[in-house]
Amino acid sequence: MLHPQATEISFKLNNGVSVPALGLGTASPADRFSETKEAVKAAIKAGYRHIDTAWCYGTEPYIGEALKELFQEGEIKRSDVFITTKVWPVYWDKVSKSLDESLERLGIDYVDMFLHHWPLCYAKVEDLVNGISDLARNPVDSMGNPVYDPKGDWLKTYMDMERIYLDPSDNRVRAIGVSNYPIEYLQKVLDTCKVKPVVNQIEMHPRLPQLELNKFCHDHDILLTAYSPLGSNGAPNIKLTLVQELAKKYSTSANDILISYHIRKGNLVIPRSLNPARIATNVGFVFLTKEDLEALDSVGKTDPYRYIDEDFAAVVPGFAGRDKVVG
Ligand SMILES: NC(=O)C1=CN([C@@H]2O[C@H](COP(=O)(O)OP(=O)(O)OC[C@H]3O[C@@H](n4cnc5c(N)ncnc54)[C@H](OP(=O)(O)O)[C@@H]3O)[C@@H](O)[C@H]2O)C=CC1
Ligand SMILES: O=C1O[C@H](CO)[C@@H](O)[C@@H]1O
Repeated sequence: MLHPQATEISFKLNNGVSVPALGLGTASPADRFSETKEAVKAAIKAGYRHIDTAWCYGTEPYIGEALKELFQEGEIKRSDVFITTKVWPVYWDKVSKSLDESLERLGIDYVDMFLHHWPLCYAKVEDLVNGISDLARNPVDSMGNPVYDPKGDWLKTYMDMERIYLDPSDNRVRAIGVSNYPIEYLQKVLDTCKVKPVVNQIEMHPRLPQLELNKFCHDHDILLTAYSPLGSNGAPNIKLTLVQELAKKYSTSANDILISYHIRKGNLVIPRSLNPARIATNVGFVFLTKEDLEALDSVGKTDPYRYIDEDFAAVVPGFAGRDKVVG
């Protein structure tokens, strides 16, 4: 049977906006930020039409350079590509400013999806050397503990995003959503706010299948976006025994199994690579069976692991902090 490439599959968000299932992740290592420009160009030339970034990644200007050249070369026009960015918790009460800074760095006048990066509120601590917009990205005290804003209210961030989305004179965002929200926080948004998030972007892969969150989100017409699908730096999930077996069974790559796992479940997925050859070939779609999906889900029961569990996240239910409880 012939199957489409992963780059050819799209889903509808709950507000009717169409989104390509496969996006390019751009949380590049700091010493390789500038390579993001060529990665984005390679991705677009390979058929990707969805780029995931964030105010805090430091890669928005390089994505902006890539887009400018792609538009000038006539490769794509703005409406052909779906761009996601996010508001970081140091700007929990500066949502509009965050969005303007992202748009300026990206060189565009709207984003397709604007996400609340983490439901927590950092303090604003000046950092003129390594900061973003002169603020420490992850403020810590003298003991290395995260410094939160005592007046912070994570729900205010979402409500400010909602105000921008609902304002008919403001065309800066086509859809709003969240990231790293556990079920109880999503429920609070559903109970309190007018606009349902279109997605919840979370870490998800066979070692962290997030089955309850999947059920909750799909029951409420919220899509999930799987981040760190390969297991983040070095792509350790590629070595998982079951993933290797399925790659052999379907005569494909382990990468394609890890990506198709999410798309077959109706979710979005945003693998990162700075390697143009990999980007060009990481687009195969495998029509995994129900049994394959269940087997992949069960890896997380016997061998659970959360790769992105930074200390600052421990205030969010379900996150333990680096090197603490897994799963
Ligand atoms: N909302 C949130 O809080 C978060 C969002 N994200 C988003 O999700 C994206 C993806 O997650 P991320 O943590 O970056 O990690 P991924 O799971 O996408 O893995 C990235 C790593 O895999 C390597 N890689 C990619 N393809 C292959 C391949 N075919 N074979 C071998 N190695 C490969 C890359 O190296 P190379 O470059 O050499 O190919 C890189 O080291 C981020 O870039 C970001 O956009 C990520 C974390 C948190
Ligand atoms: O999106 C994100 O990326 C980093 C890890 O790569 C994490 O802090 C943040 O949630």
